Amino acid sequence: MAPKPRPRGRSRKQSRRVQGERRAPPIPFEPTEDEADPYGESEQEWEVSHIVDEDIDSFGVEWFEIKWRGWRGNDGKDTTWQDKAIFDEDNQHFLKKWQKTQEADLRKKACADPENIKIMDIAKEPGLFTSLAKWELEGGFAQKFKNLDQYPVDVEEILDAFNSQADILLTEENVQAKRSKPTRARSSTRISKTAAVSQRSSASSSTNNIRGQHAPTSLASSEEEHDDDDDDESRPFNLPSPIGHTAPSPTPSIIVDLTPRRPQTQSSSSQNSSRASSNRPELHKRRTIGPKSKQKFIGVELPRPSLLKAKSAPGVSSVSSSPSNRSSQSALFPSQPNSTRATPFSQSSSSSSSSFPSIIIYTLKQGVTAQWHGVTDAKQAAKVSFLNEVNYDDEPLPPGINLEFEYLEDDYIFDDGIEPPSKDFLAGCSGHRRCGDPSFCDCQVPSHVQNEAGHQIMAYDNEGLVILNSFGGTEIIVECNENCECCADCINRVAQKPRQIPIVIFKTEDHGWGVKSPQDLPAGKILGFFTGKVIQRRKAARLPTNNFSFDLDHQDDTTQANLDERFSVDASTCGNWTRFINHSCSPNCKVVSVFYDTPAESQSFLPKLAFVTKRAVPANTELTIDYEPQAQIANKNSKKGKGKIPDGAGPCLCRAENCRGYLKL
Ligand SMILES: C[S@@+](CC[C@H](N)C(=O)[O-])C[C@H]1O[C@@H](n2cnc3c(N)ncnc32)[C@H](O)[C@@H]1O
Repeated sequence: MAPKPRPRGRSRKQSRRVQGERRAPPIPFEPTEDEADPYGESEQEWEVSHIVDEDIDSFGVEWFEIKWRGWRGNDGKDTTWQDKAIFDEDNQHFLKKWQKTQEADLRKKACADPENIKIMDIAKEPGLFTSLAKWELEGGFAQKFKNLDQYPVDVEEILDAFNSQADILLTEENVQAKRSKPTRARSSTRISKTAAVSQRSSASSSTNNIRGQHAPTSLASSEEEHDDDDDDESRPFNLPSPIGHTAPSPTPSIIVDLTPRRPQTQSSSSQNSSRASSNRPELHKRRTIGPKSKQKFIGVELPRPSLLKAKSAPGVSSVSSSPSNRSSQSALFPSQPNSTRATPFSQSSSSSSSSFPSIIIYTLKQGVTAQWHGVTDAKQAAKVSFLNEVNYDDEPLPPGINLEFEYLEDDYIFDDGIEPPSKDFLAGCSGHRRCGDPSFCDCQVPSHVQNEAGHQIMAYDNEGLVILNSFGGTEIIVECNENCECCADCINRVAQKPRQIPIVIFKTEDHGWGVKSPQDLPAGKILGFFTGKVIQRRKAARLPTNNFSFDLDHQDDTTQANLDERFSVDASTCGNWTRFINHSCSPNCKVVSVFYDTPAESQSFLPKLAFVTKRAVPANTELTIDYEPQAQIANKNSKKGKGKIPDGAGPCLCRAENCRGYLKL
């Protein structure tokens, strides 16, 4: 059996656990020594030749593919994947060299493709930095664990830890600005949490990395350290400022000479958590920004999804092509979030104790995703991400989606000359805390939701799901509003709450980009609102393409009188994921008008358009609506209609049994 390569200058003794370190609990399927080390117990050591590749696992642990001098495994490969701890004092130079090359490579790429790869000064865009950091980690998860809830990992917890660490690397000014904000108490618990994670991590990495046995993640074991965290912890991270409006200049700029910062030592906030701070030298070190710290150029580029797809099957990491400590178990139960990995900027972390990154190089997809996450986070809404498994290289993002496109989670913006309606005219209900009976709610007067017996009922059941087939007449839901006296958890406030369903905008095989959710959805679930710019119907009629516009009523009346009073929403330059919802002749969703911030009875009909599931939708099923619901009844099963594409329509590719054969464009 070939000996397992070990770096020279590092004895096995050194790689074992040191006194005082905490041992991570065993994983359920911990491999035996033999399984974990198929190359035997030989003490022979081999020299590192160079680093071949780099990767980050779903817990943010950095891995390096090492080429060994004079070693070849049984499978003919001459590389193994090792975690970063393999680089001790003697072989740090390999890492440094690798980082330098990577950095230069990224710069070259950015210069060659300025449209898609940007360089920016993260000191000026801390929000983007934090979002990118988060996104990268989540991206890792998404790639490896397609169905997150099937796996014993707590994404929020990891993200929390990660957020804290990203925080640490903000510039002094930003850290100060953040401290002066009321989120301070929260950030202190986050930092203490990070400390706990870091500590576990460092204990385990020094124990395990050379031996080839991953210790378990065992996030559950961290409860002991986290039990003082408040409920707030599970909420999305509050960015310093949403970044939706701060798109960097399209021309890449590199800022070389930033002023050195004064020493930035352990924050008072982390001192608040004495338990965690008593034994975390690692964290102290990272929080120290030296007076003469040199700004570093740091780059990050994620492996392309297509690459990851080839490498990893859901739930099982196959990133390692070589015998190493990267067993499939370690992918499901990887080792702890790595304390040495303070940021996604892997190139910096080995020597980042006295510096922090100031420049980030990112792809357009990273930038846009970060921007959108900045907005969804600020709205406490679930994530929206992009996935192209069809032709990623040609189309990493949908056409028209770039840093100039403004993501609007649930708001409209209003075209010049259109006044948002005043909330003063909203009728509110009073005299009760919870709304259950519409006859007591003044706000329900315009609602037509009724039961089979024709009695008016509230639109939602106790689970917050729309009671389907209950609309007598126009499909509108009137929710309680800010003038109502009922409480915030009144059952008649559903659509107005932050979106709970994570969304993936994905490239379909043959009808452009579409939308799906990684979660199973029940029937009657409100998914989110169509957003964009409210324009007059008259203007909408003149749009070059109405692909991305939606009329704010269910009428196709285009008479002159009507045009001035009616509005449409144009999502061509601003909007959200709903603009990608495709048509199906047998749709699983429909659109319902919801009123809660504008009067339902005003002249100007300005509801929010909510997408609602019509039936239970399994995870990862494309979400669709009928672009022309009226036609459904007229053309039902009409074989005659099939094959004929009316003027102004295009061929429908929905593949539904009852497909009409065309869709109105
Ligand atoms: C609102 S957009 C939906 C997102 C669009 N697929 C994209 O990639 O941007 C509407 C356009 O999507 C395409 N589309 C939607 N549903 C379709 C279907 N069932 N068959 C063919 N094309 C469809 C048509 O080009 C239509 O004009």
